[in-house]
Amino acid sequence: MSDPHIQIRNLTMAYGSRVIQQDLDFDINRGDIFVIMGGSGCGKSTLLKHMLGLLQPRQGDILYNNESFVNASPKQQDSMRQRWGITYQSGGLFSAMTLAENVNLPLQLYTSYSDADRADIIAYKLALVGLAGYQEYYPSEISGGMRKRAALARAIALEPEILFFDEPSAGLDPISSCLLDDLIEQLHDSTGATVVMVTHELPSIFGIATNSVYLDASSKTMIAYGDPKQLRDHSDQPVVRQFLARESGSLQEEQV
Ligand SMILES: Nc1ncnc2c1ncn2[C@@H]1O[C@H](COP(=O)(O)OP(=O)(O)OP(=O)(O)O)[C@@H](O)[C@H]1O
Repeated sequence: MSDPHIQIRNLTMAYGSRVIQQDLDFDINRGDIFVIMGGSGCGKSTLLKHMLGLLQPRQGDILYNNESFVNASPKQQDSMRQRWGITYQSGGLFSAMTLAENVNLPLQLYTSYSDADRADIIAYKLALVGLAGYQEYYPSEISGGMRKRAALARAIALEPEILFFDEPSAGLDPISSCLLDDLIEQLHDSTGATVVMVTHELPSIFGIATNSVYLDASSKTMIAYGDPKQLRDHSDQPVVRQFLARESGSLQEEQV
């Protein structure tokens, strides 16, 4: 049975007078690994920024647990945000801080745990992402894949009920990218969090996504919604089938 965790209702997004996407209307169910997909420049990151409250919609609403996020007070929005873990494309770690200090940030901001308890939580979260013992390392001292995992440790510091990822494997080689997908899936399975991910990586889309939406740049709206494997084989939109059936890396997204 469907259990909507996030509801996108009649959403129109624009920069100035330029509409990027309109009439978006879909649900993300609790426990989904949900992928926002589409060709380059169609508005995937813009949608994510609206979901995070970094941009205001031109029209429509975004609801979390049946509560409007768009119309919530800044204080209510802040308390909703505390239930989310966010990792950005660049990782977003503070380079002048050790991994422990990075993971500590949300704990210090939003909890009243003692120093000793926070140290235990930091060690546990780093271990969960395969970085046990790396507390005192600086981001510049570890690999790109490890930095992404450290950012994930920070994102899960507060036991989020939703995890947001913008192009999680951007800049990673295929093996590190696959390991990161495995980790996202493991964390999803062990925490039951809903995962929302912007990606155009087919291995991630077919490997871990349970549901998806396809944003179309030319019609400026969603033209497909559902399990990506089903969409690849049965979508009534040729552009969607083509996007999902392309050989990884062999087709420029602008062509689809
Ligand atoms: N701050 C901004 N001001 C004006 N236009 C913007 C801004 N940010 C993005 N755009 C435009 O909005 C459109 C959608 O951009 P967005 O980054 O959301 O697309 P995307 O699907 O995430 O693209 P990609 O896959 O290439 O990362 C693009 O045409 C982009 O140039």
